[in-house]
Amino acid sequence: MAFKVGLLGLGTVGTGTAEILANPAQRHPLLQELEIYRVGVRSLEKPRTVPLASNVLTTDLESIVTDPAVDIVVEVIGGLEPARSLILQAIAHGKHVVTANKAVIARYGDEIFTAATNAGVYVLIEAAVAGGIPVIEPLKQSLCANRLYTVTGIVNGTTNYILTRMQTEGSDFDTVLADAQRLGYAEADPTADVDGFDAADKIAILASLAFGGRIKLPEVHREGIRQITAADIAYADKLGFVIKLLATAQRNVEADETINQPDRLQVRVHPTLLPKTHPLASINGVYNAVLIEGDPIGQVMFFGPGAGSGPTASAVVSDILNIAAILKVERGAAVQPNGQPLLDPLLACSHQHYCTITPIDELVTRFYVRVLAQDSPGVIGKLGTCFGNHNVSLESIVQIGLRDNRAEIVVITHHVREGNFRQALEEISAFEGIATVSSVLRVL
Ligand SMILES: NC(=O)C1=CN([C@@H]2O[C@H](COP(=O)(O)OP(=O)(O)OC[C@H]3O[C@@H](n4cnc5c(N)ncnc54)[C@H](OP(=O)(O)O)[C@@H]3O)[C@@H](O)[C@H]2O)C=CC1
Ligand SMILES: N[C@@H](CC=O)C(=O)O
Ligand code: NA
Repeated sequence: MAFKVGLLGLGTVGTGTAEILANPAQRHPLLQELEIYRVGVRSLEKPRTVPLASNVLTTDLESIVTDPAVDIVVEVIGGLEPARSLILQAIAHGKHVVTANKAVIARYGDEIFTAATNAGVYVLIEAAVAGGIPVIEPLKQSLCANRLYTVTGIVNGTTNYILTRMQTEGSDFDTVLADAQRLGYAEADPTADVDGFDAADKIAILASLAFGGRIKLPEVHREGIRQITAADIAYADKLGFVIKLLATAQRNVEADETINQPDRLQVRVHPTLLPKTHPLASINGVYNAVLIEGDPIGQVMFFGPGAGSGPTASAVVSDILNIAAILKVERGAAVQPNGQPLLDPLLACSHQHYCTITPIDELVTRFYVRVLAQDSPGVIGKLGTCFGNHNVSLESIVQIGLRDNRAEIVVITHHVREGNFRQALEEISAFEGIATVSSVLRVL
């Protein structure tokens, strides 16, 4: 039983998505039941890096969202229109939808989710916030037992890249922005990123999920990073802070005191001085992270790539699989061959085979070894030779001092096979001049 995917867009994210769908080996087995049925693009002439049958590509995107054969529509064309209309049309035709489009969801989420609820279809949006980092699903599922207080994120990679370079190089905003544009990290028109619009869209979506209500985007306070100078960053650094563009959604504390009152929230995006010890302070470059605080979980942080073809496609495809899993249960008349109910393949743990685990001897790693030896000429040479005989290459070998009248020697190996290392160590332990092998630790 194949589930037919209608992909709208074959750019950065669409191509990453098609690549995963076309290469299901060693991923979740349910992927083998997905078929790229149609792909909608603007130009049929553009060269494509994913091999697709000639009848799959079309410029008629409406024909995809209205095609009765399509089960799941994936919208990765971006922009507001025609993306919004195509999503609504897909819903009206009973399709489930996956989208990476935070701009559309932050502005038209109310209209889209109301239509989806009425039509009994899902609209999943994991890729729309923090790209490949799972944050939407944890908010909806894994953390749903918690009363959440705060969601704080570095959710825009472009501005984090610019601020990180300003911090490490002492350069000013304009210089780093121009360089980021030259390197392709920032768009030619950087407004959405540097003025905080993209982060505002994302925090509006996160706030809505964390606090269970819709958010009016114009009510999100928004400041960007254009006004940040090298001097601000240097002063902040001296005082023990880094400057980050933070997106924050916070439950108002007074409202918490009377738990039955409707929540009052603060939802805002602005540059913020963060103590260097704060968990978000070390998130640098294009990376994103989202810190969620709640009761009883305390703090939990999600970190990773917030954009890029593969990472964003990872989120898109996981949403597609979530929908396919539900469809599989529904369509399988909900019974297994043994007559028992068919379970959601992503929630159930139905593997039947045992995996082959390799013995620790086959591990390839670095080692740290500390030995106590007679302080006599040639000991270090003997150690080195023995390791060499077993194909254990050394990164360093030093005598660090004397302990109990013995020479204390520390060895760090290169990456070596554990079995070889252990054989060498066994021989070394038996050497006449070796008193003790005091410690052996693996080095990452
Ligand atoms: N890039 C990233 O890292 C991330 C992107 N996103 C979101 O994912 C979405 C897609 O982004 P991205 O892949 O970068 O965008 P791209 O510009 O790389 O790709 C857009 C694709 O959509 C097609 N397209 C655009 N407009 C139309 C139209 N009117 N009719 C038909 N086809 C159209 C283009 O066709 P053609 O190829 O013929 O030009 C292209 O294949 C956006 O909403 C973005 O915000 C989210 C997280 C990260
Ligand atoms: N422009 C965004 C990428 C997509 O969400 C960013 O810089 O983080
Ligand atoms: Na995500």
